[in-house]
Amino acid sequence: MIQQYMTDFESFLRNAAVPGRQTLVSWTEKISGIDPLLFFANGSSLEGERHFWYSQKDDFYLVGAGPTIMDMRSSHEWEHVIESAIVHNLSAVPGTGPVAFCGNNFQTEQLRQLWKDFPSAQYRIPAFTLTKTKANYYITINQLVDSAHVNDAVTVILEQLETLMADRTLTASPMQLTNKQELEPQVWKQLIKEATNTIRVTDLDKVVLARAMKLEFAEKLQAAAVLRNLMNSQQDSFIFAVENGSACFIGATPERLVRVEAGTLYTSCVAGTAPRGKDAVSDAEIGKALLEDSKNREEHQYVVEMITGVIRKYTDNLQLPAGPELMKLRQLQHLYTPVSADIRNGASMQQIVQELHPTPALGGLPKEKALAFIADREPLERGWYGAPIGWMDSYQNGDTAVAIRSGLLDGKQAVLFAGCGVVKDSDPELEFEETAIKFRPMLEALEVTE
Ligand SMILES: C=C(O[C@H]1C=CC=C(C(=O)O)[C@@H]1O)C(=O)O
Repeated sequence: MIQQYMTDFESFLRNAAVPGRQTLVSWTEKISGIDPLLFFANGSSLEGERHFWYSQKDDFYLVGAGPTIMDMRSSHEWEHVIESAIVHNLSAVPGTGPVAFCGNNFQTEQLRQLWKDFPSAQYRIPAFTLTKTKANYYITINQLVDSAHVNDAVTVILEQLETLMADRTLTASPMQLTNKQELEPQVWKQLIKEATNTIRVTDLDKVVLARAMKLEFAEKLQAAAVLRNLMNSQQDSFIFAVENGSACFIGATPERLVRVEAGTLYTSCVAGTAPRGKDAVSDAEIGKALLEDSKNREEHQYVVEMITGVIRKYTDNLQLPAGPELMKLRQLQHLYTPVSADIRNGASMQQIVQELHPTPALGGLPKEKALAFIADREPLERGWYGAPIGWMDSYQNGDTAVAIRSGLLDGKQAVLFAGCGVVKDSDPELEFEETAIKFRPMLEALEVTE
């Protein structure tokens, strides 16, 4: 299906290439369908790292594969690259044309063992992206070429595309857990107690504390199989994967941080948690109790105030509901307040993301005090867990979620992360239980049954 466009692509490349200088060229074409997960899985045969983003509610997929064309460390670099890029994209649909997949560290960490392959900020343009929006599919080819190498480039690109678009049945062998390692529960509960004590006697109001779980499996883990399981079980979440080196950070998060499309911003305040009920009646009762619970409402309100405080700087028409509603996920329900606004010209998604992160749903309040408490006391390397992850295109559209309900896969090992907001009345036993439930989406995706 791709071959038919190659003559056009070659002449575009020939016109765009500048002698002696490597310019980013980007070419997008509408194509007939390919399963985005298959495209991702096929990407494992190519050089380069893969990216996956899926939002079921928007019926939107974005998959990146193939050699890395640009690996940038700041959004300024991206803006600079985009200014001089030569782009052929008749569709201009959000998520097509050159797209940077973005991710970063939760906060600056000294120790980086687990996360050694993940830079503290990344804006990456891969050679190929597949965009699926509703029933439409687009392929984007990104290249850095100079005019001396156009012929070679076209031959290689064609081969790579054939690999990515190859039709086959995806198979995966069952995942088999061989070992599970967690921090001693008492140690973590003690930490929660320490946090509530600190909140009572200092001006710290809220801190989000996480714990990690390390799992070993009999065979090397396949990111595509984990993604498939997440897509089947976590329909209301944003499903993401990013590879760096031999590791893949993967998850299904319910928490959108910022989406911008055609100048409108959407964000969500998600904080305050309860389990799902065993049947419809108990589920509704638990939901009602969550909506009325003062500890959870306090936890939630901190997030609403902080997020709306930031967004108001960028808009004159913030849309904020009177109170939270329930967000029902497979294993959990959350207090949820959706927020939207038309943003004034000139503000970029990245600028707003950087100002919002970390919201009190992942850091705490006051921000600096909470971050210091986390850095000092939390027994894990957060790395990219809890930080913004997403993508942006060159038309000022983009989407970013908070990377929770996630894990870092590397070979036969997976390290999972789960945290919870702690306020003055938090009960260590209940918070421990809450994090145990927050591990479940990833445990289920890794086919861990106990
Ligand atoms: C930190 C996590 O969840 C946050 C997001 C939603 C609800 C939360 C809560 O109720 O504690 C947390 O703030 C996590 O899942 O690892």
